[in-house]
Amino acid sequence: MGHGQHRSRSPLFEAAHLVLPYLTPSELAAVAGTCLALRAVSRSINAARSLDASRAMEPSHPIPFLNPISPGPPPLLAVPPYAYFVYSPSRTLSLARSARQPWPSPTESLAGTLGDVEVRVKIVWCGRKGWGLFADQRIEDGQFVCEYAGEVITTCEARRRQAKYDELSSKGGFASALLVIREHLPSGTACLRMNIDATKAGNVARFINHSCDGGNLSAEIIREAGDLLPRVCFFASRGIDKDEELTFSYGEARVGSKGVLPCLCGSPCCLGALPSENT
Ligand SMILES: C[S@@+](CC[C@H](N)C(=O)[O-])C[C@H]1O[C@@H](n2cnc3c(N)ncnc32)[C@H](O)[C@@H]1O
Repeated sequence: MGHGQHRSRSPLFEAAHLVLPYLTPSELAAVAGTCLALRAVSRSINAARSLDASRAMEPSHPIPFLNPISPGPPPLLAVPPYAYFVYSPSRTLSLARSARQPWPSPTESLAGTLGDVEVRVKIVWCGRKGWGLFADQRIEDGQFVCEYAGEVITTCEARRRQAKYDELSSKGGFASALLVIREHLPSGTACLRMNIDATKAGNVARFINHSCDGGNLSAEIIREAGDLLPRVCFFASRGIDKDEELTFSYGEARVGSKGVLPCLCGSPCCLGALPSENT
């Protein structure tokens, strides 16, 4: 029996393969520094994470993390491939049985089903904006791209988390993904607020960056017959070419407000400030 085979059968090696995937990149790096066996396990976990963000949960294709800025195999800690992220694919939803409400702009109705991420996408490192979601194939106008999956939390919890996220973001190196949706009555009165936090659990939608020009995706609120809580789904708002970044508008920027992050969308109408939730 070779040395490698012996090591792969040791209880430490087997336990490490079960436990280490739950660690954050920095925790994994710390463990990797303790011995050669754990270093090998950490390397293989990092490599697997970089090859498929969905951990093989999107059946149609893997969703790779790509870093064109410093290409090559990902070093242990260089850019965190969302090690701690809990991936949750969307459940299939029938559009024929759903009420579809444009948010914020109206589009035509479609028939069909929404579910897994079926268009090929990839997660690309964009430097100061962090990671971004890109098309890895041509996407036609109106085509379903993905649902915004995440933890559905109370408004009280959303306020608590947003305050924590704002503090972490102001120090840099942290990207939150807390989406607040408000449904309004025709009178304009808000009737339902839903908070979806995809910061630590969700799907590829949490990598979609903001663009002040509205981007190339439209977000729609979809409610299946009998469901109280709506779901937020992204559709292409125009034809999108392979390798284009997928973006949408996060909302209205609170220009001049304290703690607002600079916007780097690069569009000609950029307001210079990232919209943030005024909880
Ligand atoms: C939903 S996440 C998007 C994915 C994120 N870039 C990442 O690396 O995880 C939202 C965060 O991305 C960053 N971001 C998104 N759009 C941006 C933009 N136009 N300019 C600068 N930062 C942006 C901000 O840090 C924001 O809080």
